[in-house]
Amino acid sequence: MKIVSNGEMREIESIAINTVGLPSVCLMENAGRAVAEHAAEYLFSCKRKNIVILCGKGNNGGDGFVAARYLFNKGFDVKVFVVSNIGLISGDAKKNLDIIINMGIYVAEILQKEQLKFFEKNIKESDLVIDALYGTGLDREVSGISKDAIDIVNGSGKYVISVDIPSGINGDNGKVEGCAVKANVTVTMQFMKKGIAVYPGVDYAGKVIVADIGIPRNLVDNIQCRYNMISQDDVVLPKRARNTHKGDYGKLLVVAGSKNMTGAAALCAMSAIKTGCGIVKLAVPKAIQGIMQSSLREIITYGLDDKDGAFYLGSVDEVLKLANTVDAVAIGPGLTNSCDVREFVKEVILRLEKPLVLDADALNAISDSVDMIIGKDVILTPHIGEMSRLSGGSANEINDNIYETVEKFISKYKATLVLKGSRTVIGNDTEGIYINCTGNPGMATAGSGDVLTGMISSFLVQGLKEVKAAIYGVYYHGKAGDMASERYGEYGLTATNILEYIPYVMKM
Ligand SMILES: NC(=O)C1=CN([C@@H]2O[C@H](COP(=O)(O)OP(=O)(O)OC[C@H]3O[C@@H](n4cnc5c(N)ncnc54)[C@H](O)[C@@H]3O)[C@@H](O)[C@H]2O)[C@H](O)CC1
Ligand SMILES: [K+]
Repeated sequence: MKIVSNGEMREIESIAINTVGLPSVCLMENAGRAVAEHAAEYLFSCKRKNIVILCGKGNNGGDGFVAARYLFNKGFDVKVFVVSNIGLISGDAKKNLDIIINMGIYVAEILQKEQLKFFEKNIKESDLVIDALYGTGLDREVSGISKDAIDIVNGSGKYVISVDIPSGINGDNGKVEGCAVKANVTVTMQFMKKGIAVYPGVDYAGKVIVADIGIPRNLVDNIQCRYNMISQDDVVLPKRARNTHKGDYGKLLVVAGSKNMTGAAALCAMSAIKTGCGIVKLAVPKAIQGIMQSSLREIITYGLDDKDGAFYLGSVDEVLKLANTVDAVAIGPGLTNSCDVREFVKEVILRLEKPLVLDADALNAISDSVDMIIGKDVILTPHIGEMSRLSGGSANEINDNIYETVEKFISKYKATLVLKGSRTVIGNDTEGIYINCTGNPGMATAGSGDVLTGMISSFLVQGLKEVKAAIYGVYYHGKAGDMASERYGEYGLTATNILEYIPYVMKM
């Protein structure tokens, strides 16, 4: 699903109006009607009828005026409040404002603090609030009367439908500009917006409905977007030919584990095999090979020369030899972060010529010399903490600037980045940005990342290119977590449960 910025949306709208010849007022009509339909559906379901519509002076407010007309015609009790001198409203919004005034629909301005009391009284008596204050035109922090009005809406506990974008959320990056409406539902126009695809925008938007407002289909289909939301259509698994053998589905080498972290290695290797690759070889420190071999029936294990139960420079040659027998190498889960391990990881990366998936301690190992991945075929799968070490920014800075962080990293290092979070973002400089929506808070548990690394690596050796392997891995990992959470709940969910559900979600 395509995701657009404010600027891209304006550009598309302008082509539809100026090149195709669609009157802009028709787009506003469709937008307002879509909002009204969802509002009516909600109100019919709870048999209620009082609606307050909060409008701004731009076209977002115009969509609100159109919605007011449709809802009034359906028999609802509609009150419109405009945070502007209505004499300042122009264009399509003015046309629609004039119509609702002529129809006798209640319209009031909120220009002074004293008028907020009356607004608050009406909000209290309402059954639904429609937020049409600001959309893609938000261009500064929300303050003054607008902020007070938003605070009243948020404090009311009423059901809120936002038009296009919750007012106050920056449509380009999801940040709260001063304050923002907390919606139950956001009806967004024609395309998903960047600002409601990542946090905190996601939280403010609630459930997002993408409404068709009549932008011509060829325009919608042909528009090239750098940002996309991953959907089921993007992760279709090919049907396997009957006459095949394990050699057709790729060979993976997992380099993982240390004396106190055998589970990470096991989870990673097992998730790779359960995701469908033909052969998984697991290289672990010699000290733990016995236990790995006895518990992993489908995996070929190799015990490499170790130091205190972890890898060190002396393990490198054996890794490189094993790497010659596979299609790609996943390295990182459970290695520990000792000086020896860091030296080991760097040496492997320097000398290895195969596609690489770097996770966990392998990411920590290169955090002081990330440049070494330039020119290599690498997928990195950091969580926010690991990303902070890789990029030098604090976790808060990264969370507040997800898109910027990803764009900066991929442009500098030309690698495929999988920035894990409740909205995992996959980025590659030439192929764009993909945002995942599957998954749940129960997956924030130890070992979950090791499973993801196994899955991405498995898709990679089965022949998918880096970005695709990451998209498939992240999507199905989230799906497996969702299915596991239905069975076990979010509190008790473990990485082993995610692993257990991989075959089922891939079968579906
Ligand atoms: N894109 C489409 O195809 C369609 C979009 N529609 C709707 O129109 C809005 C965008 O409308 P626009 O007039 O460009 O902007 P806004 O209504 O969001 O607001 C602009 C208005 O508000 C002022 N302003 C901005 N930020 C602030 C602030 N923090 N405080 C005070 N005032 C602010 C700004 O100066 C302008 O005057 C889009 O979201 C859709 O809902 C069409 O209706 C259908 C086609
Ligand atoms: K809005």
